[in-house]
Amino acid sequence: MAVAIGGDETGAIVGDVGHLVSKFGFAGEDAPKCVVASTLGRNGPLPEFRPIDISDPKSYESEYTPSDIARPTYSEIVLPTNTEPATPLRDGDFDDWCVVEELWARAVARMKVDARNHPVLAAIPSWTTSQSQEKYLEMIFETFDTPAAYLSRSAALAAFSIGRSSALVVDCGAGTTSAAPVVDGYVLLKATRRSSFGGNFLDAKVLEKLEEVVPRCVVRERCRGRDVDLGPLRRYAELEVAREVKESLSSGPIELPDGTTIDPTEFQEVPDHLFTVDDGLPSLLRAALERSDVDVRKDLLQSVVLTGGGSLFPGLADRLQHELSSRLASSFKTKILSASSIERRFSVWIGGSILASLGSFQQMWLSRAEYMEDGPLAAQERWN
Ligand SMILES: Nc1ncnc2c1ncn2[C@@H]1O[C@H](COP(=O)(O)OP(=O)(O)OP(=O)(O)O)[C@@H](O)[C@H]1O
Repeated sequence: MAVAIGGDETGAIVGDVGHLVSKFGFAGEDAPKCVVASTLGRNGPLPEFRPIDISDPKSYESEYTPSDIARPTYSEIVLPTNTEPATPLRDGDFDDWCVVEELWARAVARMKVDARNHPVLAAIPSWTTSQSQEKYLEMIFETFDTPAAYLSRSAALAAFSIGRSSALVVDCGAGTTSAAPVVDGYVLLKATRRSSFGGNFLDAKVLEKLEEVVPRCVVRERCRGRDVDLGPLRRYAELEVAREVKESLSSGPIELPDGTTIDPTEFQEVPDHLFTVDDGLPSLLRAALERSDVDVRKDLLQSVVLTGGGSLFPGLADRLQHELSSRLASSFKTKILSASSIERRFSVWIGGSILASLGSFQQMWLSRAEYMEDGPLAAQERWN
């Protein structure tokens, strides 16, 4: 049954809940309206993580005694509590539905919309289980009471974002790295490969390196002049610092409050870990290609879509190109299609925005009435 909803007029909401960053906005727009951290506090709000503005010495001088400044402190936890970080996904699939629901609720509130009037297109990890899909639909219809919904595999959306319906999508996210062949808009599930080595894994590697080059403490466990026990938040805070450093590497040297300078070249080998671990990018790519039909391999290699925030790590795209052309596909020409850095961070969302605003897509929505009548399994049969 075709459903006359969606498109630009009714403003479908598009959401992509990721391990680290969640993106929400209106279909037809170029970029998400609401980009939020996916990590929430389990027993209360997470402490405010307040990076020091290194360009303004006053922002830290007032809080630190000279001896404190002598101990390099890149960031400070302001209000420690007994809370724990909670994330919506773990190891590539949805894990904590309370967090997923809370992120959607906050997004809908921030976008100032009544979800009951807007169809929802949600991106799902390409390999997500049918139980997760069922749960997602249940949440969309039963908690948010939307008129229609559609779940779309993220690799297909990333390909659409760059105008392709067939591509080999290499996604370097926070929680996962994956290689997914997409042919005519469908993700080849049997050929899709992923590993849990993503941006979060690189944060841990940056932290190790940071502790070598800045041998004293990176995160100081202090609150309002007193030493405090950060408990489980300590690791979280350290990795946040490492992530900040990692995301600043492309902008040149980073200066710490005590004047210590971090040289980005010290970190240039960090992305190599994504290539050298077992289940690293070369083996994901090889397995994805081997499991794809011989007829489509050449086309896939000519449309390699590199996406995900992790792909912004300086040097990663070049290393991927080298790996593809010298080792994996020496007899075929390869072409990496990578968008601008902003688009790469949001490709899955952008693909969803494009798809949900196409006139030809409007008949694909699962209406609330259909969901109530046929249940979530019927939807999966239709979409998969
Ligand atoms: N400039 C940058 N340099 C290096 N890494 C970056 C940069 N900007 C963002 N990242 C990393 O990209 C990752 C987030 O990317 P993305 O938003 O695609 O992931 P996600 O959707 O949260 O995760 P997943 O796709 O695994 O669910 C984080 O690890 C983040 O640190």
